[in-house]
Formats: sequence, structure tokens, C-alpha cells
Amino acid sequence: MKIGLLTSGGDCPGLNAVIRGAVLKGVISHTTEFVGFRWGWRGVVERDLMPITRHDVRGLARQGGTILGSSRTNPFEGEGGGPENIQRMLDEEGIDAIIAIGGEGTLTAARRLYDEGGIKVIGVPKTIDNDLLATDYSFGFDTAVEIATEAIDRLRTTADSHGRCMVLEVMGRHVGWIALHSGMAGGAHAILIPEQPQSIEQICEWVESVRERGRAPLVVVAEGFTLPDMTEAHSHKGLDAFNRPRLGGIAEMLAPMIEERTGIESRATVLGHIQRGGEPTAYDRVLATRLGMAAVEAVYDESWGNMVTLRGTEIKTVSIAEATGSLNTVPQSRYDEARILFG
Ligand SMILES: Nc1ncnc2c1ncn2[C@@H]1O[C@H](COP(=O)(O)OP(=O)(O)OP(=O)(O)O)[C@@H](O)[C@H]1O
Ligand SMILES: O=P(O)(O)OC[C@H]1O[C@](O)(CO)[C@@H](O)[C@@H]1O
Ligand SMILES: [Mg+2]
Repeated sequence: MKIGLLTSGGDCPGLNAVIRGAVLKGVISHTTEFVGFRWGWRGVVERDLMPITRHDVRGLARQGGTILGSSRTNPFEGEGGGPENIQRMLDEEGIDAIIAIGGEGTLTAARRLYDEGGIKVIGVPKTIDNDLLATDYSFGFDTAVEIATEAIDRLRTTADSHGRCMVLEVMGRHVGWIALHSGMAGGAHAILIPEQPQSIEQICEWVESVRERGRAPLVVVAEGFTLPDMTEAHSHKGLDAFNRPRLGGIAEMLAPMIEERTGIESRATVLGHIQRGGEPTAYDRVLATRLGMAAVEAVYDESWGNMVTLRGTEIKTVSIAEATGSLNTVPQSRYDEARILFG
């Protein structure tokens, strides 16, 4: 059995741990050979691959990024794209199956390749945003929350020194999980997420009540948050490779609005890709390793078109089609719980 691995979409701490988990499981429990496609689906379409041995994955569990590289290439486009060309390439390379590690887009593409051309593919979900419905948690999320929480802790001391209001922007294109968890962990005085538009008046009310108690207000905002009069998330950095607006900058918009209305000197910090870089936490290393191992088992079970997933504490297999239908948004009850701590 020869398996091709690829990592696609935005990178995420834990991708290398998945690769290591898969390779060790395959080599130790079976006699699997592995190759890696470089730069996600681009490596599939352009036949850019490299062998991966047990030696190559040594020490990888703690290494951030992905040794294979990633991109947002569409596997249905280009000369070598589409199920027929891909199947021909797999046959010529002697590759029996693909394990695609990626977010909702990557997994959707994987499922289409299976549905439309019978490509033998298994998915592994990744996203720091934790927005995939079929998995209770995705690896990378815990690491991002740790980094954001550390940022809040650091902002708090400088905010206290100057009596300033700090607005920290974290990632979260469609959902506010990183903001919610880091905000709760760091004791933020307001958490603003895409699922819950809030008026500037309400935000300022929270900020002023913090000041009245003699504290320096700390607001955490997800990049996808909107004020009620905004029709889409704030973006001023153009489009990404898949023609979606690059988000970022809502904190820089909110901080002067807060300062103007409350008279409290305010500062914005955009955490950005720092949340996606560096070593994964122990939790993410374990989760990613288990998912990598389970993906290899799913290949031997011929569970094509499915992805591995965390359900409670168990790793299960679910249909990608089911998994990518809608997003894992922050439920109202979780926001209401956090809201008790605001102001
Ligand atoms: N419906 C689709 N059909 C075919 N290809 C798709 C589809 N959706 C996405 N893709 C391809 O998969 C690539 C990866 O998707 P995307 O850029 O959304 O990353 P992702 O895997 O969802 O990770 P991230 O969490 O960073 O968004 C896209 O750039 C696109 O080329
Ligand atoms: O790496 P890029 O293309 O800037 O993507 C950024 C996006 O990727 C994510 O980090 C993960 O989907 C989002 O939170 C963010 O909007
Ligand atoms: Mg995506």
C-alpha cells in the first residue's frame, strides 16, 4: 500500500504531527509506503511529490507549519487537474490512496474527487478557527487560544499601567471560537464575535462600566465581527487566491470609535498569523497524532470519501459530505454564559 499525503488551505499548528502519526502508524502496524504531495493540491495537479520515510518524521510532533507546504490550489483546474488526470497520475506513481489534511474547502474538494471520479481519498480536518461541524475540536485551535490568551495577559499589564482600553483582534472568519475561549481565559471585558453583532453603544457601555470600577478595559474581537450597520466583515487588504476578502483590521476601526465616544485612550492590536505559527500545544499534538493514525486505518478500511473526527474523546469516521454542510458556530448559550463576565 502506498499513500500520498497532502496539506492544503491555511496552515495550522499540528499538521506535521498528523503527518508523523500517519507515517508511524502505517510503517509500524502495516507495511505502508508514503509520499507527500508538495503545496497541497498543487502537488497532485503538477505531480510534485517526495517520498516520506520514518526517518523524515523524526521529531515532527512539535514542529509548527507543514513540511509539505500548503496552497489554495483547486484540484479541478489546470492541465493535470480533474479526477481523470489525477487517477492517471496516481496509477503511474503506484499510489493507492490520498490522505488530504485541510479545512472545509480542501475536504469539499476531496469529496468531489471521490464522488465525481472515484478517487480514493480520506480527509483529516484542520482549522485554528474550530469552525468544522463534524469534529468537536480541531487541532490548531487549542494552540491559537493559548497564543491569544498570552497576548491578553500581556496587554492587560500595559493597559493597567496607562489606564487605557485595549482592543485585541484575533482570527475567526465566520465563527468566534478563538475570541470566546481566549477572552474567557484572559478575563476580557467584552468579546465580539461574527455570530453576535453588537452596537458601538453597547460596546462602549461595557467599556465605561469597567472604567467606573477602576479597571483598564480589554476587548477581544474576532476578525469577522460586524457592527449592526455593516453588511460584511471589515476588509481592506484585497482578495485571497480563492477570491475571498482578506479579513483583518476591525480592531483598528473599533479602537478610535471607543476612544471618541468614551474619552478613554484606546489602542488596537491585530494578532494575525502569530496565532497560526510555532509549536502546537500538547493537546493539539496528541489530537493531531491520533487523527493521523486513524486516517491510515480509514485507508485500510477503504472508508473512501470520509474524514476522521473527534467525537467526545473518541476518534471516529464521518462522511465528508455531512461534515462540510454547515459551520460549527458559537451557540447562543455559550455566548450568554460568557456575557455574564462582560463590563
Ligand atoms: N467546492 C470546491 N470544489 C473544488 N475545490 C474546492 C472547493 N472548495 C474549495 N476548493 C479548493 O480547495 C482549496 C482549499 O480551500 P480553502 O482555501 O478554503 O482552504 P481550507 O482547506 O478550507 O482551509 P482554511 O481553513 O484555511 O480555509 C481552495 O483554494 C480551492 O481551490
Ligand atoms: O493565511 P491567509 O490566507 O491570510 O488566511 C487567513 C484566514 O485563515 C484562517 O486563519 C483560517 O481559516 C482564518 O481565520 C483567516 O481569515
Ligand atoms: Mg476554507
